[in-house]
Amino acid sequence: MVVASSPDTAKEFCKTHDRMFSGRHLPSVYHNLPRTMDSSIVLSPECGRSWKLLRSIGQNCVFSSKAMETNAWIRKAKVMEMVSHISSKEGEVVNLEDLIFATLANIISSVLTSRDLFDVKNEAKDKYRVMMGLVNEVIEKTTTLGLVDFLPVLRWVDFWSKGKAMDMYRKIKLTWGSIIQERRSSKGSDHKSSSDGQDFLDIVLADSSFSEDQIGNALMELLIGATDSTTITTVWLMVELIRNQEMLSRVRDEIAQTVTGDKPSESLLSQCHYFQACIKETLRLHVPAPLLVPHRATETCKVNNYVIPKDSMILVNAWGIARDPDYWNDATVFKPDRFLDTKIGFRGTHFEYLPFGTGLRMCPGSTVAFKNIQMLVGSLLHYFDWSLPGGVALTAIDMNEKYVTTLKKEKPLLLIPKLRYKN
Ligand code: HEM
Repeated sequence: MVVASSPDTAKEFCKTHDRMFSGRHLPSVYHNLPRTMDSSIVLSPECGRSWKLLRSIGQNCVFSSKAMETNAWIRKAKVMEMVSHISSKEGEVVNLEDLIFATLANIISSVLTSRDLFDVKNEAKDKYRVMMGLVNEVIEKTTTLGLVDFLPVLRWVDFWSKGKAMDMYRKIKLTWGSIIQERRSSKGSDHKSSSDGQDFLDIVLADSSFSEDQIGNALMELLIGATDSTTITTVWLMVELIRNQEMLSRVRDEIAQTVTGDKPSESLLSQCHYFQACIKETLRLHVPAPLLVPHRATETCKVNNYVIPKDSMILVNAWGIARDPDYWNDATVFKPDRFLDTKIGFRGTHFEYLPFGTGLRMCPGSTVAFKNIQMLVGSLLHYFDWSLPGGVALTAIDMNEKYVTTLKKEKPLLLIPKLRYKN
């Protein structure tokens, strides 16, 4: 295993020798999932034909500027559903993390399949928890190594991995199976896609090379990609702002001056530069995937005079790099101003800031994530004041983290909303 812990080494692995290190290192549980190898973007072992095909379908339906423009109304509608639900809970404790997750899940599922996964208005709390549990389980099981990964001879008796893989397979099938079958049987006749064009599901179904299991896997991966890290970042941004009242007022003033009596919208919020700096700073101080997603050397290669054998696992310590005092002043302090006069952004061209990775396997969803976070937090701050249950001071909010491949707030974010505008 090799860990890149400086911007220069990250550049060696992800730019200079990008293709050599563009494989994914996958634990045994993944290999036991039925037919996942050729239906994956995130966990595709190599940048092969099916990875390219799925990434390009994703590009057309989800990630490109054109797709994001087409899907803007979905983001707005789902966020407003969340706002209206929270309005009905004024004065009560709400689990904001659950609601953010459910809203993001509905956004991506509407973009991919023109269907919601949850009924946010009627709050099916248990359903959120079950789905979040599955998301966490898939992330953990497909990225954490077990005994058999160190002792491959055990794979013949590795019933644990096989059992775990089959359990996940059943749950993934349960989530997507009926949606896929329903679309297949309607053959598009009575289905209206979110964009009045073809959605992701239409396109993969039209390509006869994908089986139902493979489509279910691809949908699950995109659901996980689009919900987990974005929920984590949205939660930390809310936490950082509500415990820093000065910064919160500055963001609110900026939004109010831009929105001027109208509802927050993507185009208006994109003019709020301080707010955008707060999002970037959150992604620096709370890198959701601290070691990115493990890469793999596809060939033996020499880096900085060290020989890296084929199939070595490569980790990029994006968390450590983002807190390195050689590159960041007051590296452990939340200081959004540092992003106001800098060109550092999400494209992975500044190796001291890699929350989305860089190179061939870089996250294709960075702009989608940014727009979602902007719309969610912009609306949550514009429409509501927030307090902690039990009259606890906002500055005393719990900041403990929990690491399981991604780094999240340990305890759920429970807050009490108060409407800022009555009508
Ligand atoms: C704050 C939000 C997000 C963060 C921090 C994040 C971060 C990452 C990281 C670190 C990687 C791995 C990069 C590498 O291995 O070098 C990744 C991959 C990926 N992400 Fe994201 N992501 C976010 C949101 C999204 C969204 C919204 C989507 C989809 C709409 C998405 C889809 C993907 C996909 C498909 C990959 C796999 C790329 C590949 O292996 O070719 N992500 N993401």
